[in-house]
Amino acid sequence: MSHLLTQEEATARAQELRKTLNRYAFEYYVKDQPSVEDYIYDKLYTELVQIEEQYPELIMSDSPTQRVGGKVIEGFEKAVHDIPLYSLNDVFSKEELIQFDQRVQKTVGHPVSYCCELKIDGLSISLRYENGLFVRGATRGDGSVGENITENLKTVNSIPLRLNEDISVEVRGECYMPKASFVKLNQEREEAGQDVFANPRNAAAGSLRQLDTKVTAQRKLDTFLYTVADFGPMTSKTQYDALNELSEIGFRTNPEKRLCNTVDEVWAFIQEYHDKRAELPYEIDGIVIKVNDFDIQESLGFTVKAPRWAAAYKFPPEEAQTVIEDIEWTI
Ligand SMILES: NC(=O)c1cc2c(=O)c3cc(F)ccc3oc2nc1N
Repeated sequence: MSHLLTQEEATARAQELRKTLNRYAFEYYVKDQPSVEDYIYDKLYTELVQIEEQYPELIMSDSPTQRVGGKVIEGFEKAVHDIPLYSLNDVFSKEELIQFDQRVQKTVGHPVSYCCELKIDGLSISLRYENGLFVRGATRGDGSVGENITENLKTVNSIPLRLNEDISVEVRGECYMPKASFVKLNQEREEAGQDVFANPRNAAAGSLRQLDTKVTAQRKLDTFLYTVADFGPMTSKTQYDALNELSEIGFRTNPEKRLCNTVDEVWAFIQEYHDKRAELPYEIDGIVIKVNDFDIQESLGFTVKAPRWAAAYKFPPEEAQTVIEDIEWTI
């Protein structure tokens, strides 16, 4: 038990603990490269809980103790998207992909490079930060108005409560449930006689729509961020660089991205990840192809519902992955 601290000592120690614990959590949940053993984290976390119990006024919004949830809210407030969230135009064949590339080249007047990304099968989310602090998280909704699910998103460990820089930005990405968490959750629900979720996407959606944030906190959700809506001081001029910049300021981004200079290279990426799909620890339903250069994206613009500078190549529905426990045959 830490000796009783004076208000001044407690203030300084709490700030130091928040900074250290948030760094450890960033390494563990965002970089997947923990630098300390769990028991070190737990010891410091317990010390912070004790200080916050002694001095509740020291509980800050970026304190890791705020991630455990426990708020039960009546319902979700509306969240207006100043910058709309669009949907993607789907393509289902190499021919349609080539037509997309031809339309782009015809409009732009020359060949363009594409940033290709895995299409994570989760829920679109929009995250707003002011002076580095996470202030609002929302679902896509109809693209203009979503639901404010900030309290639930605070329980998702890979969403930073405070960025590595005190900047104001708005970013978008996918919140998803890893395959392993999905299987475990359904086993628990089956044992409890509850309905099981049909797929990880439904499980993630159900988990984010919980009015009891403690339930969300137990669902082991994760994120990949992929779009900068309000750039603030971010400087990237291409999608590929923006993904790296998102990672630098503290977000989890998907490493399986590729800069492709021709539609044949795009097709190779699509085939590669169609074959790798089953071994990924999360579900994908296709590949997102984006004109890499932001100035060219701007010249292409949007239709009513979707950007002209992107396409989603959709994989055929995955053959039902029957998970057959490898049966030990005792001889
Ligand atoms: N599910 C995804 O993994 C994913 C989804 C989108 C979008 O929905 C999306 C929608 C836009 F209007 C523009 C870019 C986008 O980029 C995206 N990039 C991704 N990687």
